[in-house]
Amino acid sequence: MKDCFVMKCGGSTLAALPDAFFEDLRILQEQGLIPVIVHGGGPAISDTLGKLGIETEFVNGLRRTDERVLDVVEMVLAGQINKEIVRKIQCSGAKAIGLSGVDGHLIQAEPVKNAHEVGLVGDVTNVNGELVQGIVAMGYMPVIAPVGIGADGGQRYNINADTAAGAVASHIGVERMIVVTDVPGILKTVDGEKRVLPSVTVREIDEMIESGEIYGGMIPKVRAAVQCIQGKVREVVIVNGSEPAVLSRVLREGGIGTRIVRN
Ligand SMILES: Nc1ncnc2c1ncn2[C@@H]1O[C@H](COP(=O)(O)OP(=O)(O)O)[C@@H](O)[C@H]1O
Ligand SMILES: CC(=O)N[C@@H](CCC(=O)OP(=O)(O)O)C(=O)O
Repeated sequence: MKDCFVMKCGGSTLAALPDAFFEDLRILQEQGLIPVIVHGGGPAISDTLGKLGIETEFVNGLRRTDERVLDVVEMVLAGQINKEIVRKIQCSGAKAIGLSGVDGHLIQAEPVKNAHEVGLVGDVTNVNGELVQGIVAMGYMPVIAPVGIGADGGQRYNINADTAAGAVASHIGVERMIVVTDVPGILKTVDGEKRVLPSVTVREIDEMIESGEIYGGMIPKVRAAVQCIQGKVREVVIVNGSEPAVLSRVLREGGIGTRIVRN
């Protein structure tokens, strides 16, 4: 998957992504740089759960998930959000196919270690790389919703989208993962001013989590990044999706967002 990269698109930024972002995806696809997209949608899930009167709660960044919540997670991620992204990509003139991790056993999962606290939340055990390769070979960019499927084929799992994207990147063997979110990178207070760190190492990340400078939704992003750079993935870059031509700039120029590198 030499000419592919994984892009994770967070729910925090999806609605705000300008048309130019999807235009950029089309240009990259035409140039043979194929994005494999894994998306989130946490805010939309919370919104729909709220409308249905179902209470929701997060334990260390993971949504406590029972069958009723899982129905809503699958409906919102694999239905609403996934198809919205596919439509926007197609409107830009590019070709995309939307799937969830359930389709073709794309994301195989098992219960997380703390399932007694969070319920039907999954960790990725395997990714059907052949399916991703097949879709890319047909000229489409895969758009993947992070719902996983158990080994028995019957149980679904809710998977944090950062975790799912990191696992897809590791398993299909891309060199780069780009995490698109609502901040311009990892911010650190220097001389009383918040600045974007151009790059961070695994050690600096551990220190920033320890000190509380990295918190909340940034934690699963950096954890997923740290995990995938232990393998074939060379770097993970965290960027803001509203910046012009952000993907092309990461891939061609660098010098934007925060790069997470091995050391
Ligand atoms: N050091 C940090 N630098 C930047 N953002 C941070 C940091 N620590 C925590 N955050 C928070 O992480 C958020 C991004 O995570 P999240 O809201 O889960 O986004 P997404 O929906 O894109 O996954 C930022 O909006 C910010 O509030
Ligand atoms: C287990 C778990 O917490 N799953 C997430 C899946 C969506 C997600 O991760 O979306 P963002 O990237 O927008 O946060 C959830 O239910 O919200």
